[in-house]
Amino acid sequence: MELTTVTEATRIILENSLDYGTEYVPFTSAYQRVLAEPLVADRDFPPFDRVTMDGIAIQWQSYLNGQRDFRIESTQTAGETQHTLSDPNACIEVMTGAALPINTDLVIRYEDLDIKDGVAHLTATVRKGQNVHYQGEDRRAGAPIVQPYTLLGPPEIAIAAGIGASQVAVRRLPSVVIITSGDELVPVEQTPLPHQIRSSNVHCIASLLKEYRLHVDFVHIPDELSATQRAIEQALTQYEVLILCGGVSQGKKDFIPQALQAEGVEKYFHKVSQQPGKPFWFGRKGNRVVFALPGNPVSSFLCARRYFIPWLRRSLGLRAMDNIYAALSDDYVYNSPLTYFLQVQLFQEGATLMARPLVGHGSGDFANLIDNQGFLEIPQERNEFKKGEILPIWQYHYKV
Ligand SMILES: Nc1nc2c(c(=O)[nH]1)N[C@H]1C(S)=C(S)[C@@H](COP(=O)(O)OP(=O)(O)OC[C@H]3O[C@@H](n4cnc5c(N)ncnc54)[C@H](O)[C@@H]3O)O[C@H]1N2
Ligand code: MOO
Ligand SMILES: [Mg+2]
Repeated sequence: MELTTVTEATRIILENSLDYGTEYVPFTSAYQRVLAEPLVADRDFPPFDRVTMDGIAIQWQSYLNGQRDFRIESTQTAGETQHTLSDPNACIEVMTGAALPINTDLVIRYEDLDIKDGVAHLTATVRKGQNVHYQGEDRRAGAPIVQPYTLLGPPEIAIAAGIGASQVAVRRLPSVVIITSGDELVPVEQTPLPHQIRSSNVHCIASLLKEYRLHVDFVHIPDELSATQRAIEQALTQYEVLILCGGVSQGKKDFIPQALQAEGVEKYFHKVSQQPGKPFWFGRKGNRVVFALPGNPVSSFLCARRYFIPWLRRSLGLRAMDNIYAALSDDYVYNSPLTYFLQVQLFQEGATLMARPLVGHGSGDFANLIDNQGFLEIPQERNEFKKGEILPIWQYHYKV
């Protein structure tokens, strides 16, 4: 059977991204969601001329006139209504965060003053307008500060808070179910018999999706065709996206492709010229999108990272490709006409991100993922790669 290339599979999947609309959420729940409407400054940023140092506020003109001793008229702290300087040669004590008093235009730090008997004596030179954060100099009222299709991180959440956007318009996330299949699988809470294993893949994938705040439901089906069909039929009515895991290869009980097609899901491709993840199946029924991932843990994780995340990002209006690039730390040979997703350790050499191959025991070895931070995409067109060659990385926990 003709294999679909990684490039072609990527194109087909991204073409089938879907718009799930907009919803409002409290800004405290908006972290890592994608903004749908701009966050607009409700007032100037900052909203008043803000004192930036503890000290005194004076008039620049009095300094130009040679005034060096300033009688203290009053003290203005942050949160107080604005004071007014009545004697142009005097001063008002001011605290960081206070509004600059009327009739003053600069602030002198306590460190540059000697204060005695209610008079502040200047001990340093000053600059016009110093130590004031002027109203509107960051952003003007009405300015869109955060644009739509931004992934909301800590600074964006601060802006939402700063403008009083208690509810934020974000891109709605699709409803997703992860369906596992396999008679050898038992739930995490259960002690497996010698021939059984705990279902782990799906929790790996579910955790990956949490980065986008995507919540998933879990369903497990036995390796039986009619039960598989019934589960798929029901999932198609209940969920917008189906992620299946396992049962897509050549085994006697690999019923997933057959069951999907029997339930009217159109196959867009089955089998990609890549390793791991070769038996990956992708299709669609109306507005339901189906990712049927190979069951081996490394394969399902790689396919989720390499195909599902870009699809999700594109559906949410983000740039689909979020991969980074790294340079091979050693020569590498891969003698197969497939694209290889090589597990690599990432490290920094000077300013360059380096990828060191670390080969485990194949796509069933999910313990090996612990020592790696990503998959280096080795293109299928060539077999020999030189040290220093720069290639795409599908990173999963590159943290320093
Ligand atoms: N004759 C051939 N056999 C296989 C081929 C092939 O081309 N010809 N492809 C191999 C490749 S590559 C992969 S990958 C696997 C894919 O298999 P399936 O998608 O059919 O998955 P299963 O058979 O159901 O399971 C494979 C393996 O993964 C384990 N698994 C499944 N689900 C989970 C889970 N939720 N948590 C943990 N582990 C899971 C399962 O126990 C199996 O060990 O097929 C090769 N065979
Ligand atoms: O290619 Mo399968 O996806 O590893 O073992
Ligand atoms: Mg199988």
